[in-house]
Parts: sequence; structure tokens; C-alpha cells
Amino acid sequence: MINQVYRLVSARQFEVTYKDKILQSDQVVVRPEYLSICAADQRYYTGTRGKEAMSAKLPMALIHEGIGKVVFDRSGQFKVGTRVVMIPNTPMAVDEYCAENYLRSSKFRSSGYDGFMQDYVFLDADRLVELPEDINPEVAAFTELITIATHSITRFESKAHGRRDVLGVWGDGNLGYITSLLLKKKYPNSKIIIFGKNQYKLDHFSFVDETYQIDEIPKDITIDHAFEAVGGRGSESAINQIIDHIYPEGSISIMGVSEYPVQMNTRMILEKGITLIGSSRSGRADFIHTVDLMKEYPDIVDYLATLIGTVQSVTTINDIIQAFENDLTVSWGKTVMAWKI
Ligand SMILES: NC(=O)C1=CN([C@@H]2O[C@H](COP(=O)(O)OP(=O)(O)OC[C@H]3O[C@@H](n4cnc5c(N)ncnc54)[C@H](OP(=O)(O)O)[C@@H]3O)[C@@H](O)[C@H]2O)C=CC1
Ligand SMILES: O=C(CO)[C@H](O)[C@H](O)COP(=O)(O)O
Ligand SMILES: [Zn+2]
Repeated sequence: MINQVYRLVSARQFEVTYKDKILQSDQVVVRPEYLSICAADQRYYTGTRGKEAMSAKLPMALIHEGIGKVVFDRSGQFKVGTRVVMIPNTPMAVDEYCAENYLRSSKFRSSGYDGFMQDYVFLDADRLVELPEDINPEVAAFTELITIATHSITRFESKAHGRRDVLGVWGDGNLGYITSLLLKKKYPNSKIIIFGKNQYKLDHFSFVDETYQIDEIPKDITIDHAFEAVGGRGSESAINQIIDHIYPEGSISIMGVSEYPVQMNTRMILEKGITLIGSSRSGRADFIHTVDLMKEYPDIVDYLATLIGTVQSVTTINDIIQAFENDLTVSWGKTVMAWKI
């Protein structure tokens, strides 16, 4: 069969590529249904990812957050019509000490390898996790972003010391919202504090214990551990503010992606004995864990619906461009594409 792949060829420019695919392969064929735009896709779309990365990774299909329906599975593991979430990381090796998402040999879709903007996506069966029939598909579209928080919290649980009285999350956007929501669920007795830049965004965090604008944090606020979900230019001030407010021997889980090296107050990292935990992407175990959480706690999905920003129906390349352009103009929530192309 001929598969159409919608690739970014340069900043703000998509082209259709036709790829011949063999249906009798062992891979499962998925028709994408709902795709969601990540900050990483926007860095490629706008060209802010940097000249070197753009020329090394393009042309490629964007999008690594998405769900779809199985249309063909020769193995019979998935019934035709099953709704699944697609895992963008494709490991090439196994290492008992290194998770699949940290192996340098792994291929990550929409970061050098074609993402989900295709008529059909061909994946190994272990790159799919079945979703509950009745899940809100517009929330499920950004399951991958939820797995980022799940993964980071799992790492935190295994690497940070055991006091969890006060946990701080920096970043009042998508990832900050998801991380503080999952932290509250996992540690209901901990005080969860969100630190952000915008009061109207902080007002959405109804489930946390305290909210602070970053220029109004009382001097005496101390946290046991912190999660940074800011990224970009804001990472630096966020991390240094965390270093100021963290109690000695605490951990900082860093999730925000920055194009530039971030300067940190290393003197105080040393003096306070702070543990930095880098956390990037996620793997199959995180997807299974996240889907289980959504099944067990439907209220998580209800809260996450707050993050549905725009749902754009996509039938043409112009609709894709409109979805990306519109995403740049809105300051709260995720842009979801209902994939009908
Ligand atoms: N590690 C990983 O695997 C992943 C990392 N990411 C990264 O996480 C980051 C956040 O993504 P996402 O939540 O979608 O982006 P958002 O833009 O929705 O969130 C970032 C938020 O942080 C706010 N902010 C800016 N400066 C500060 C500051 N100093 N302290 C506290 N808050 C601040 C921003 O406000 P304002 O908009 O007003 O500036 C914005 O609301 C990005 O860098 C993204 O690439 C995303 C997915 C996976
Ligand atoms: O969004 C992400 C995962 O969900 C990561 O931030 C993204 O994969 C980083 O990749 P790149 O190096 O291509 O920016
Ligand atoms: Zn992402």
C-alpha cells in the first residue's frame, strides 16, 4: 500500500511524501485519530530548534503525542478497531541499568524519525497500549505528555530521600499542571505547591495546596523536593529559585527542555547537597502505568480535560499549518488535531 507521510521540510513548510509499505509485515497498522502538539514539535515547526538540529533531523513527520485505531494486525494481538495510544520511543537494545528512553540507540519519533502525522502508522505491537473504550479521546491524545510526569515521579520515588512533606512544582503550563496533579494523587498528605508566572494559569490548579507567583514567593518558604516544568529561557531562573528555596539534601527533577546551556548556582547545589534528577521522555512501562492510573482514577481524566485548548479538525495541510499557528497564539492548554486527512 502507499502511505502518505506529512513531513516538515523546513520551518513552517510541510510536504507529502509517499511511502510504499508492505501490509504483510509483523507490524501493527494504526490509523491516527487524535494527535496533540508538543512544545518540541513547535521548536521544529518554528525553526527555533536551531540550524544544526533542523538540518540533521528534517525532513520528518512531526508529532509524538497521539492515539488511533488498529486497522490491521496480522498477529491478532489487537482486534481491528481497538483504540490505542502510540509509544513514540522505539528501543533498539535492552540494558538492565538504562531505561529504553535513555539509550542513545533508541529512535524517538518526531526527533529525527517520522512522527505520527501520517495516514497510517506502522509500529511493533509492544509500541501500543490499549485504551479504555470510554476514555475522553481528546485527553487521551496527550497521554504521552502525561507519561513524562509519570516517568519523572517514578524516578523521583527511587532516587530522592524519603521526606515528602512539601513538594514544589515550577511551571504553570501543561507539564506543571499534569505533574502537580499526579503528585497530589500519589502523595495526598504532602503539601503540593505550584510556582508560576501567571495568576490566571495558577487559578486552574484547584487541586494543589498553595500557589505562588514567582515574584511574590515569601522568603521563608522551604520545600523538600522540586520539579521543574518550565523549559526554555525560564529554566534558569526557575532552577536557581528552586535552589534558593529547597531544604538541604532535597532533589530537583528537571524536565524543561532548553536550547541553551543553563547557568546554575553550583556553589549552593554543593553546599546544600542537592540531587539533580534529569528526566526525559518515557517508555512502555510509563505508558502502561499512566493508562492504569487513568482507568483507576477517572477524576484525573476530568481534571486533565481542563488542558484541552483547541481541537482542530485536520483534512488538509493548510489545517495542519492552522493548528500549529493557532497553538502559538494560545497561552493555556494543548492543541489537539482530529486527524481526518
Ligand atoms: N523532559 C521531557 O521529556 C519533556 C519536556 N517537555 C518540556 O517541558 C517544558 C514545559 O512544557 P509545557 O508545559 O508544555 O510548556 P508550557 O509553555 O505550557 O509551560 C511552561 C510554563 O512555565 C511558565 N514559566 C516561565 N518561566 C517560569 C519560571 N521562571 N517559573 C515558573 N514558571 C515559569 C510559562 O509561563 P509563560 O508562558 O507566561 O512564559 C508557562 O506557563 C518545555 O520545555 C517542554 O519542551 C515537554 C515534554 C516532555
Ligand atoms: O517532548 C519531548 C518528549 O515528549 C522531548 O522534549 C523531546 O523528545 C525532545 O526532543 P528534541 O531533542 O527533538 O527536542
Ligand atoms: Zn513531547
